Amino acid sequence: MFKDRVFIEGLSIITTIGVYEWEKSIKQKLILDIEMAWDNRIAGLSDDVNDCLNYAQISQAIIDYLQHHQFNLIESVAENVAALLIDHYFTPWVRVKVSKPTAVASARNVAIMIERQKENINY
Ligand SMILES: Nc1nc2c(c(=O)[nH]1)N=C([C@H](O)[C@@H](O)CO)CN2
Repeated sequence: MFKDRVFIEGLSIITTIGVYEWEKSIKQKLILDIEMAWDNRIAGLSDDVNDCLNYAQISQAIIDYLQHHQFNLIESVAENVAALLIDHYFTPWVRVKVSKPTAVASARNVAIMIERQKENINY
C-alpha cells in the first residue's frame, strides 16, 4: 500500500461557525489537522518545490476558503475541505480532523474526523 503523506497539523482559522443563532454573528477558532496521501518520491529526488504537494500553498487556500464560507457544523467544514484537497490539489486520499476547542466550556476540545478518497482509488 502507498504510504507517503504530507501533513498540516494545528492549522488555526478564525471563522464564523456554528448551529446556534448567537454563533452566526461572531467568529470562533477552528483547528485543522490534515493528512494527505502523496507520492513524495519525485520531489525528494528533484529537490524542486514545483514537484511537491505544497503545504504552504494548501494551508493558505484552506484559510481563504473558510474565511469566505460559513457553515453550521464542523462536519461540513471537514467535508468541504476534503473535497477541495481531492478536487483541486489532486490528493487521492485525505484525513481531515476539525477541532472547535472553545465549543464546550468543560471540555479541553471537541472534534470530528473524516477520511475521504478519490472515487475508484483504494488506499
Ligand atoms: N457533531 C457536532 N455537534 C455539534 C456541533 C457540530 O458542529 N458538530 N456544533 C454545535 C454548536 O455549534 C456548538 O459548537 C455551540 O457550542 C453543537 N454540537
